[in-house]
Amino acid sequence: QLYVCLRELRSSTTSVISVIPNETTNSSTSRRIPGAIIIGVRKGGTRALLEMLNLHPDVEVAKAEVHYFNLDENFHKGLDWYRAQMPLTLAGQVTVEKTPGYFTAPMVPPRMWSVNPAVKLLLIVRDPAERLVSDYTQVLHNRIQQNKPYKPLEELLLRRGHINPNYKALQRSLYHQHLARWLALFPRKQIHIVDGEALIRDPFPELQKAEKFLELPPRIMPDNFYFNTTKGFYCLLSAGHDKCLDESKGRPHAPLSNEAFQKLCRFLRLPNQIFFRMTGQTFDWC
Ligand SMILES: Nc1ncnc2c1ncn2[C@@H]1O[C@H](COP(=O)(O)OS(=O)(=O)O)[C@@H](OP(=O)(O)O)[C@H]1O
Repeated sequence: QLYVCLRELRSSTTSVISVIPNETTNSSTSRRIPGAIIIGVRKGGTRALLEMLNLHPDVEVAKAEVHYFNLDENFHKGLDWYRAQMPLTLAGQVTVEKTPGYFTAPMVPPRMWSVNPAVKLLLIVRDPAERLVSDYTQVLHNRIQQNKPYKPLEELLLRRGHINPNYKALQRSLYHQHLARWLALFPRKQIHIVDGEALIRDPFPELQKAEKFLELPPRIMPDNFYFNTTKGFYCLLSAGHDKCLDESKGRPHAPLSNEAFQKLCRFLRLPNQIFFRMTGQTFDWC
């Protein structure tokens, strides 16, 4: 019952609570730095994973992306600012935040380590070729909305018929390069890798694995999920409320010729193999 009250209180009084200077509002609830962070990958399914973890009664999440460790202007506001972005929790609950930009930003692992070397890291990955197209589609959507000019994907991805290794969205798909920086500081067992495609196909088994990694009792159930045929994705059901992710998730992807996509797949073959070796996991990618 206390959990329910806390959730209701949180949604109705966020703005009031956030101006209270002391992070502790009463003897049992506080804002705490995260025990677990979803560090990426961008367009990997980070929002779905966060919302699904939030089904667990012992998990409270920061709804907005916090960007503490990857943006200097936030990092320099200090740890009290970071803590103030977190939800109220009871002792024993785990605070989780997600910022997909953390995974690829070189300054993040050492900063995170210095704040909490025991933090549990969740990395949700997806076929890096599909991820790149999704990444482009998101940028394209933003540029169109802001009336900014844009280039077709093929023009950014290919230079004189070859894959352009400098294309930012491609660099974000070279998972092994980014993971190497995390593994230089954090032990492998402190990073749980979620299969983004498996989460789309059937979320429950992925959530069971995540619960185990977070050392939480199993509370997320198969009937917390139902497949929404209109949306084409699983949506969430909890205490009679149902929730689907917004329309920015699952947009139709921008077009890319089959030839260019196959070039991309060939380019990514070796980076993917290195990633599989580093993680000890394999994925069914192109
Ligand atoms: N249940 C459910 N509902 C809707 N969407 C789902 C779900 N599970 C995973 N996904 C996939 O999440 C992709 C977006 O990933 P992120 O949330 O990490 O994007 S972002 O980086 O925060 O912008 C998004 O990618 P795109 O399909 O390319 O838009 C979805 O495929």
